[in-house]
Amino acid sequence: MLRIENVSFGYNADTVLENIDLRIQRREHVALIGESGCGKSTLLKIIYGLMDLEQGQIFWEDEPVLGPAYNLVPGVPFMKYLSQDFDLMPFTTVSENISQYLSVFYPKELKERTQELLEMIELTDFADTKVKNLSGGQQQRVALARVLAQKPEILLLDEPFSHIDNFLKNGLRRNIFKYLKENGITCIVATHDYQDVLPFTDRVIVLKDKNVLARGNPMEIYNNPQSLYIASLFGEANSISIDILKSYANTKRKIIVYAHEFRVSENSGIPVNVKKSYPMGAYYLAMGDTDEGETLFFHAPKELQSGKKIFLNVSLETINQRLQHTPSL
Ligand SMILES: Nc1ncnc2c1ncn2[C@@H]1O[C@H](COP(=O)(O)OP(=O)(O)OP(=O)(O)O)[C@@H](O)[C@H]1O
Repeated sequence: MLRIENVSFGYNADTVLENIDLRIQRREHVALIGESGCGKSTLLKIIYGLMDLEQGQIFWEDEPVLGPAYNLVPGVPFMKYLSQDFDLMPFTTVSENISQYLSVFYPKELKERTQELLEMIELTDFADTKVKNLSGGQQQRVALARVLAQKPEILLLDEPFSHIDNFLKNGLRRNIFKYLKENGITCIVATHDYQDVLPFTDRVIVLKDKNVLARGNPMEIYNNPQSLYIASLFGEANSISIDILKSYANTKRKIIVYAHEFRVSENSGIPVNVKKSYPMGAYYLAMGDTDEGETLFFHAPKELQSGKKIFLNVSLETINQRLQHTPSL
């Protein structure tokens, strides 16, 4: 188990993280999410032992993870950290970068493992290319293979797919997270992309204002967001008063409604004056104002002209679920 106990940290005088307590089980995959600048990368660096803590301790099983004041070479051998700058050797080949830490005393194994990882990142054809001649996304894939080659017990990933196009991203994500599970590697991934979170992680930790705002099963957090901040990390969302949703409801209590949970109707529901709609491929993301002046974001199956009057509906099932499982906003 990884134990993060009462950790506080700041750069200079500014506290970035305060009294953070986390337990992460061996083999667990955890996503760290939160707005830009909330401290996700800092927390990963702390866990890896790159920072000296003002307060608190980190343990992997019973072994303390100590900062640079205690370690000549920062970092600990059983963990690997893939930062946003990839830390590659630019003047050597893709294969050499991947196999750098593999034992040359087992050449057959070295070759097989390098080949397996090249296939996983779909760069077999680039095995002998120098890394400096690769694109940003290709370099990120090499960096991923390089940390995996070292078979860490814990892997810390900071935005690991940020430079990779959608064409490759989905397959790569499936390959990597499957590999991590099969090899029993504990993983903490800091990400802005909820598609890294929902299909692949066992637990999500939401950071805000120096603290852990929420933690739990990703789909439960998604289905029952405790605030607009949390919902917005998963997509376009609205905080809306129930008496606007259902005119017979005698309550000003607000609930979260994701944009995709609205149904557009031509004749009944909440009247909305369309302001704009953006093509998103399978749907249009539209925004419009209610008679009360609230701006709502919603999905529409077709383009809606600005100024058009439409009506929005939310199922009773969604309303009841939010009423039961989320706090009054
Ligand atoms: N080396 C540094 N020196 C001073 N302040 C820093 C340093 N690195 C980060 N910070 C500050 O610490 C805060 C947290 O930064 P961090 O990079 O951990 O956030 P993040 O959640 O990973 O952001 P993003 O999602 O944009 O990558 C930010 O306010 C940032 O400006």
